[in-house]
Amino acid sequence: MNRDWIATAKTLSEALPYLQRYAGAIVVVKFGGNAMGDEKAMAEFARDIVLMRQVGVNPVVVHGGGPMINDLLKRLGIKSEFLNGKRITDKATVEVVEMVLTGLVNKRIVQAIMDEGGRAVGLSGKDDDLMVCVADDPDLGFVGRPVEMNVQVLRDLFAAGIIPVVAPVATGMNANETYNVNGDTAAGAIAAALKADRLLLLTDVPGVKNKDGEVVTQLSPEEVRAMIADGTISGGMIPKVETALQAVENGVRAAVILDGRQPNACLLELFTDHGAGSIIRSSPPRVRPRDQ
Ligand SMILES: Nc1ncnc2c1ncn2[C@@H]1O[C@H](COP(=O)(O)OP(=O)(O)O)[C@@H](O)[C@H]1O
Ligand SMILES: CC(=O)N[C@@H](CCC(=O)OP(=O)(O)O)C(=O)O
Repeated sequence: MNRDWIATAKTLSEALPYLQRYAGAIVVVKFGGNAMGDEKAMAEFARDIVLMRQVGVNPVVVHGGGPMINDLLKRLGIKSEFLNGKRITDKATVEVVEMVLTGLVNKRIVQAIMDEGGRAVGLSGKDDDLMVCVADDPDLGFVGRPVEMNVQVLRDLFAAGIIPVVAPVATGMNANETYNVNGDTAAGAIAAALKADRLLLLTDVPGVKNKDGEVVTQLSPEEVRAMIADGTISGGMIPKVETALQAVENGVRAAVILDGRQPNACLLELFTDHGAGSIIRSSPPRVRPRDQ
């Protein structure tokens, strides 16, 4: 018999304990704009999500879209700057952010999931008051920090076999306000509110790198804090690791930062001994297999 088929059957067989462990689990996946890549990468990502759902996992996709927002802002002649990985967001910018995230990126992901045979519904933090925010920092303008989460709508979608795809835009305490929420922050808040089993933060690097540029596969909160303090972790990685820390300190079993450009990144992390990227959990690190 063709050796590839034998390898495929072996891989499926080895996945059994992981499939059993994750049946019924909630996995929040943050799909960053830099991880999205081309149509092929998008289709592969969607296929992984549909497979997760097929084997009884309840996935929630929370997406970013920073590069797509940058493109439209540039075409409109609106300058944009970041402070500690978050976009300084004025009134004009927040309109563009909402348009790009809810109108373009969200629907592209929903379509990709449906193309792979899954059922997906797109929503933003505004829908059913999923995520209510206050201003994060006066220097950032309309950037929101989630303070109230209403995740029942996500549970209703799980029960119906539908994959929720969430754009990180939210209302404020005053319903007329719109806030731009960093995608990582939104994913963390949703994962914590759902007490998710896993938060997967997909990005464009293989994981969190140390001073020598090597990926660290397991990190404790203390190690992460030290790496932020000494500048080893910078830019967009700051909100990512802070999100991971907050999530594990608020009831999420573990958060993983991994390379979304790697084929089948989510499946590799969830359903194999190998794992992927950097895993952050509050309890002391264990030896692999990593999913105990
Ligand atoms: N210690 C670190 N390890 C890995 N990446 C880091 C580190 N410090 C800063 N970064 C940067 O963080 C980036 C990921 O954040 P970001 O660009 O916001 O991703 P995304 O768009 O996927 O959310 C990486 O591309 C890398 O340039
Ligand atoms: C406040 C803030 O920074 N919001 C982000 C929202 C999109 C995002 O998070 O996109 P990525 O995941 O692709 O970086 C922004 O405006 O770019």
